[in-house]
Amino acid sequence: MTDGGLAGGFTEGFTDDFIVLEGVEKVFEVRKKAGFLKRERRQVRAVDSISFTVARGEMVGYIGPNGAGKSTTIKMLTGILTPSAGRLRVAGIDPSRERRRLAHRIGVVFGQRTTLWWDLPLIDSYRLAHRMYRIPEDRYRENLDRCVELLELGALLDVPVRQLSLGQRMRGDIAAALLHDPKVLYLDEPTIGLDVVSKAKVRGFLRELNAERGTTVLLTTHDLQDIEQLCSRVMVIDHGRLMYDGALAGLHEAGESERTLVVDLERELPPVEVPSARVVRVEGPRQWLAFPAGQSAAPLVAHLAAEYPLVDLSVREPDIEAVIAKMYAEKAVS
Ligand SMILES: Nc1ncnc2c1ncn2[C@@H]1O[C@H](COP(=O)(O)OP(=O)(O)OP(=O)(O)O)[C@@H](O)[C@H]1O
Repeated sequence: MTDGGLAGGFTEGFTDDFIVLEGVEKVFEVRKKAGFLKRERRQVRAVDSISFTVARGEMVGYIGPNGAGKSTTIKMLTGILTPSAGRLRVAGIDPSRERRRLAHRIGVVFGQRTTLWWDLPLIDSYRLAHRMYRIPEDRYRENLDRCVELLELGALLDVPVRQLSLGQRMRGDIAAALLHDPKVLYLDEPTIGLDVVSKAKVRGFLRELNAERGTTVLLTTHDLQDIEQLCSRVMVIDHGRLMYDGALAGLHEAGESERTLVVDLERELPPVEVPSARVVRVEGPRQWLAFPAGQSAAPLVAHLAAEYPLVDLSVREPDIEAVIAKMYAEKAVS
């Protein structure tokens, strides 16, 4: 893929570290009522000294509980908010200083809000984007045709946005964010409220976009299946701090998660006794044993086979949702 197309001078200041944050902070001053007339000033440290880099073409999940600082980070990356401290660059550009120039390189989709014109047919929002971003005619046509095909928008182009279902509207929003060929796409909850089929369509499209065009994607979501299906790397933020940055698989270790061995016995028995595993559930002849995710199941199986009338068994991987919930909980008490 080339960097050609719309953005002239794109290579200026460009490195393979496409998104760079160094010690970035965002502190909000809030005033709180403290009596009849008195107001107290308070500082909220929404983002607290965060550093990371994202290489061109990476697809990274950015997750955390409510109020963790995800949206604030995204707003700084788009230039809507200026960091209180630290250094931030996207495609070599300082977002808050050169917001307009950056706008040609980035696409943003907020699942909870639409950028489409509510009362106008979908196609009109695209025509406006065409003019606003001064997209060359052939690029616009090509990008629109591609989005219409892959996101199945053909029958919806003449429908006013307010009449679209949530899933249709979301696909419409994603197309709108991509018509100007952005090099980076920020997605904030792109599958929120969508049914299973719509989710699959959106995820399939994003996978293809990333693979074919090398678009760098930063994805914020509460749906961990989005992460599991799209991102090989995940960053976890809590209380404005980066708690984890690495492979999705590594989260299991970071969260000290457990795997489950499900055993079927010949008959109903009291909970089995096996070293370094504990029975967490019993249902008739079936028992569930939890053991550390980093440990091999082989010795447990050998012990069970030797000591108990074993019929069948299977190992279940930890549920990522549970792992992350545990991470948050541990952080909260520490
Ligand atoms: N404009 C603002 N003024 C004051 N405080 C703010 C402002 N914007 C965000 N905050 C505070 O900063 C913290 C981080 O908020 P942020 O919206 O970034 O979290 P989030 O991770 O996106 O949460 P959610 O998952 O709920 O969207 C919260 O405590 C929030 O109340």
